[in-house]
Amino acid sequence: MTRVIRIGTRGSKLALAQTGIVADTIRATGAEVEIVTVTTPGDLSSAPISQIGVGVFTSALRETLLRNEIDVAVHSYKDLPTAPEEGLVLAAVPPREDPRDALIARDGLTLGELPPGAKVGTGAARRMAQLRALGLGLEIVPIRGNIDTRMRKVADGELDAVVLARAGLARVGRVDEITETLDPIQMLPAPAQGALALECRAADVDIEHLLASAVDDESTRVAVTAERALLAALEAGCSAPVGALAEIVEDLDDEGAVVERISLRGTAAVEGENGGVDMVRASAIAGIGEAEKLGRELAAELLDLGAGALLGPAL
Ligand SMILES: NCc1[nH]cc(CCC(=O)O)c1CC(=O)O
Repeated sequence: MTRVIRIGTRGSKLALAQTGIVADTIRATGAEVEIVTVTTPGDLSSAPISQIGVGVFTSALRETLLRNEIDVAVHSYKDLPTAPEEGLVLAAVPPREDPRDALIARDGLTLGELPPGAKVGTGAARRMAQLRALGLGLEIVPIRGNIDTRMRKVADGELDAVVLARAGLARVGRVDEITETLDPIQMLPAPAQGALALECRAADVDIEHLLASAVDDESTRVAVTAERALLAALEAGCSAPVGALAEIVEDLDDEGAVVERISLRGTAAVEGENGGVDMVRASAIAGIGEAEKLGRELAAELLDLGAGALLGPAL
């Protein structure tokens, strides 16, 4: 292919870091690559994400792709709305970073070492509810902003800690500042956290094939397919207080041979009245080829447990 492949990205340090990795992988096939920065409404507004609307970080990139100004859009997968965009395809999912959430606390503290009343900053309803559910008496402070802005609030003493995706910190080279990586038992990550989604125009089969063969990672795709199917079946958006984590595990079949299966955990959690948390949780396991079905079935189980009523008012 002799054309220069235009890769569109947001301009944040995190977005540029993740796009750089994708660009290097595409360059390694011999293709020529150009990086195009696109400003999104999510970058310009400092209002809470829940008030700006669905797809605040991803819609502008999608539109730029549809206008033929870029050939590939690099998204943080967890920020992508569950509804597919007409005329675009999800061409590849690169290898995932560690999907877990991480605590960055003053004085090297872990969650359990923070004193009651300690101020912990996060903007995500999912993290707020799960933090609250731990019953540690923490004061949860809603915050926004890029990774550096959030981390600075701890360095400046404004907050005792913040919770961020470990993947983002890894990509901007700041994992050393993590004081505890949160166990998914305490804090289930957002569906597809740590993964990227590469979109191209549906009609652009050359790019679609290049991305699928050069960048796509099968295990990541299986895992995020299950997590996102769960989110979609809950009819919840990418900012809903839903956690999901799929892991590929080894199991034994009827004959005792080792087979790979998908283990999926899911939760919906919202802060209720008088400081309590309403939370439902479930887990299930299925064959490696059944990611989509597993996600849908676990969502049905969560709905049976009352997830619909939990998520309803939050949407
Ligand atoms: N919503 C913002 C966002 N989108 C992707 C990441 C981190 C990287 C990832 O999860 O892939 C972050 C920041 C965060 O949650 O800490």
